[in-house]
Amino acid sequence: MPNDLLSTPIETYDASSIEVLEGLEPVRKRPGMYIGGTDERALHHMVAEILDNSMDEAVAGHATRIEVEMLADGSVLVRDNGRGIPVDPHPKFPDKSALEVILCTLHAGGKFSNKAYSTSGGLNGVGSSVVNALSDSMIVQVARNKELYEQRFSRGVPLGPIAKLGAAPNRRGTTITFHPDPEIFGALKLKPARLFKLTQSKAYLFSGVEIRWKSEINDGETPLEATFHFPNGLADFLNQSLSGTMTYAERPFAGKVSFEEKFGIPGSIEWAINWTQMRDGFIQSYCNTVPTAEGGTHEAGFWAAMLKGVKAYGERANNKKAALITREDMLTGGCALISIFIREPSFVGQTKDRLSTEEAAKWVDLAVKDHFDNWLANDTKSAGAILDFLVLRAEERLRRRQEKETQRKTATKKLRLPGKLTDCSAKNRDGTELFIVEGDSAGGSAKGARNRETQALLPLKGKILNVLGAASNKLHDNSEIRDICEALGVQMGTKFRVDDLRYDKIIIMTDADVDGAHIAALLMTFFFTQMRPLIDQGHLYLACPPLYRLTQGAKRLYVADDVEKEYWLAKGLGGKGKIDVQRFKGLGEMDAKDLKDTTMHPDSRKLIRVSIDEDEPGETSDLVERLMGKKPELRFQYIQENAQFVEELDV
Ligand SMILES: Nc1ncnc2c1ncn2[C@@H]1O[C@H](COP(=O)(O)OP(=O)(O)OP(=O)(O)O)[C@@H](O)[C@H]1O
Repeated sequence: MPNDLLSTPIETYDASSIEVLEGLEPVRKRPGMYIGGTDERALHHMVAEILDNSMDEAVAGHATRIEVEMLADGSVLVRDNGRGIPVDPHPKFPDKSALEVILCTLHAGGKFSNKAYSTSGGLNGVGSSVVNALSDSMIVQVARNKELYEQRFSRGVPLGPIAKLGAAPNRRGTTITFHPDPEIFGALKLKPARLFKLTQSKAYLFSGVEIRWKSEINDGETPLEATFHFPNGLADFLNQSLSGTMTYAERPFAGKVSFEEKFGIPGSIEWAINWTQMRDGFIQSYCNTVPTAEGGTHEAGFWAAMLKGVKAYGERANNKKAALITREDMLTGGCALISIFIREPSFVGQTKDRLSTEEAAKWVDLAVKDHFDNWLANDTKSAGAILDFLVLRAEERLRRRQEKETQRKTATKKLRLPGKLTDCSAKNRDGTELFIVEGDSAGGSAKGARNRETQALLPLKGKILNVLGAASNKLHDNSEIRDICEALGVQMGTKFRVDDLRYDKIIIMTDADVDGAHIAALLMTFFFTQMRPLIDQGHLYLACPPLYRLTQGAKRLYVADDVEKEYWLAKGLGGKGKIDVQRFKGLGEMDAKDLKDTTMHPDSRKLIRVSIDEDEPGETSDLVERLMGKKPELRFQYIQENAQFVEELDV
């Protein structure tokens, strides 16, 4: 299409070239914009969207029971005993029921104003219509006003009007059964284990609901039936997550504060935290029962309260070293769950991964702080143990930093560094970055583009060894791999220590083409198999170089892919004259300024952090196989889809 457009004479580029996508068509054309991709995560997110609506009914006090069933044909059924989606004719579209409007129109919903829901996970009026658009079959039944109604849809289009099925004097609520469309999701199938976990976590998040789980598919590990109801909410959840782990506090620091009572506004915060030395810390946060995987303001408020509490306690206990504790120390070994309910939350993106409501930080901080102070004062045994543990962490961190500084100052000369490494000058690891660059020519532009103080470069020649299946002596003999290890200051396998790393971020920067994707995949597999903690602790990133530069008169724009290019070609850049399109065949073709502006400078670049989906430990080996399989296209597609293994950062 973009090439067609370029070769089309200007006179045929008229109004007829401008497409307006109607109804739910845009969702089917670009599902990624609405559910973050067409991968496994997106597929399961479909169920979350529907379940969240039932949860919203429960949290609003209208439903007490939800049923989730995985059916043999790969469909999912979600039933609640809430008010039922309204079925009367919609005032704006009198020939359609409200139900049809909700399911077939983007931005139709009852959660924009606060009339029908106080705090809800839903807010955009998009979720159920998107699921409808991406399902080849969706059946919605509503029991309301003692009648049972039904309407069926396929790919977002009603198969007929809403029909009355008969009397339902003792029932109320909504039942949605949908089957994800293979045209969108290919051969991917919903997994009972993942849905089981999702369903269970919802019950932990709202103690006022009972959730029943059923599966007609036996995967050999997931229960076929279960009932979830957790009166102690998050404390139960945390105890379950940490069962068998030695913790510093006998019972977690857990609680719940109603914002209504404390500040006179709707909402609440619930939390549970404990500390352990036996595993890395984690924080899992939720807003209106929707998981916020990238955290946000509620997490910031929580850690602020924790930090102030511990420091104040340390001061009272005359422990001067408590002043050294930072948020980083709180995070190592601190295992926390927090769940906030607020009205009209704002998120970054439809998948709601990061909460951005600013006031949430203050509300959570104020709500948790007093409770934490009291808890520390009342349970002095746990408080003392936690304080000692955190002080130890702080001391360890400072010692490591000091060692690192002296190491960088004195030992860089002694360290054997690869000849082709262009090192940075910073004395200290914090904030430094190593770009592993494809090809020497790219290394040339990158030299001019980098910040000499913080950004180092290691150009790689061609492809590194495929480490899957390679014998370990082969690994040690491979010069590219040796260079990487020496530049990073680390060893492979069991001898790898994150603390030895000479840089904070390791950024893989390859061309935006299939070869580049292959090299990136080889490198990721290498790090995954030989230096796994480097990924787990968030040090590995992918750079995102643009594919095109568009110039129109004085206006210039870099775009990532064909779709974006097409969009801007049709829209224009706002400059004068024809739009000139330059496709970068490789990083080496970009001049230093372009590379700096688009890919390397922290203020204007986009980086993708490589991470492993904790929910899917079983799939990681599949993933490595997939990355390293026979077809490079697959890897390329995988890296492009990246959402399932990696997440976006500093856009
Ligand atoms: N199970 C249900 N019970 C009652 N009403 C429902 C149910 N599911 C959906 N609705 C109604 O349909 C509306 C649209 O739902 P939809 O999932 O499309 O968007 P949303 O939940 O408002 O927002 P978001 O796009 O953020 O999910 C909701 O606002 C609610 O009024």
